[in-house]
Amino acid sequence: MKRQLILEDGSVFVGEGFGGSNYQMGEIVFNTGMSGYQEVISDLSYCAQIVLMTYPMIGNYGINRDDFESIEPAIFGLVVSEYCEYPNNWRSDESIDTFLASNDIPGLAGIDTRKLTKLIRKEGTMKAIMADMDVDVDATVAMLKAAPYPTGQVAQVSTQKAFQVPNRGRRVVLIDYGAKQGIVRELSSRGCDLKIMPYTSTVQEVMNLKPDGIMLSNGPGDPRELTQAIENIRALIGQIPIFGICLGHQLIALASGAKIDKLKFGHRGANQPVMNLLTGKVEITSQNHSFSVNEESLANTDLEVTHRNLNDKSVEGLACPEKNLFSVQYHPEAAPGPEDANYLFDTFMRVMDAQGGNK
Ligand SMILES: NC(=O)CC[C@H](N)C(=O)O
Repeated sequence: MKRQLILEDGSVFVGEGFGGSNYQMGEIVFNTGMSGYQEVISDLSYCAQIVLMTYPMIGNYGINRDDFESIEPAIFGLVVSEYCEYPNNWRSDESIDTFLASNDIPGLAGIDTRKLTKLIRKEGTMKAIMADMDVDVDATVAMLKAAPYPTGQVAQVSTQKAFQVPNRGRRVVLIDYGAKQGIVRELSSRGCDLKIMPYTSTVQEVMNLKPDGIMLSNGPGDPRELTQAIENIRALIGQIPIFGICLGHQLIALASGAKIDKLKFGHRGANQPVMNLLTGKVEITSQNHSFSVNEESLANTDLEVTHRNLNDKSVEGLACPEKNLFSVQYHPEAAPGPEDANYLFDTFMRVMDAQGGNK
């Protein structure tokens, strides 16, 4: 069955449809990972985005039980050059086609993904929607142009109720803006007793749990929308050790008085080089973000830059050691790529322990 992808600038890409058919307008973005498509599909930070995979074949090792980053994927669509109908791997349970179909997420295959990537690199990310072949393209382009970017994604993906992942170690509150399972896995494997809380949790609700540390998760959308969360974080900074990842990092920056800008087409993939400015070491990192910290605006804050992206020199890490506060823009928990950045979870343990954390 033929299907098309229509972009805000009037471009149309016709290919073969697979997966589901719940067409929703989203931001078209590209990811350069050679593997890790299951983690991408199920990463809640992609809520309201249609993801183009630049690697030419996707789905060859199927979908398995172990690699999900969330229970219910929130991605609005997947665009690939070729998808593999018959995956071959001992862990594979099903194909991406059947997985996307059972979650009603539309897929599009057989388009020139390199051409589309170049277009996004040139024009920046834009609004897009998949559609059946009989849809009125001009009317769809007009609709895309007129529509605002999706908002309110964190409210859609954050847990409604607090819940526990018990353990015997340090007590950590994980504020869930759309947290990846990888963060839960890394904290649990270090013995942390986790309380996973909705993004609407108040300062009092967090403090009542007497946590040793607070983890601010990744999450979808524009961090500047989350005004109440930013205020809460401002009140928590300095009281308890805080570690932020991706959206959590951006919220720490906003709570500290810095500004956030939107990148032209973001960083998404598993091979982004980042320099740790404290050690001079380079880490190969997994990334998925559209927004980034405005470096000049850090002059008004007590945050120092600890990590920098070596491709575009953007800010990748921040810290205020006196306040036991640190954060990174990339994903130290990520499983699809190298694990160079995993040490940051050990740093978090050390910071909590130095404050007398409950080991
Ligand atoms: N993975 C994330 O947490 C992404 C953060 C934010 N939504 C961005 O796109 O920049």
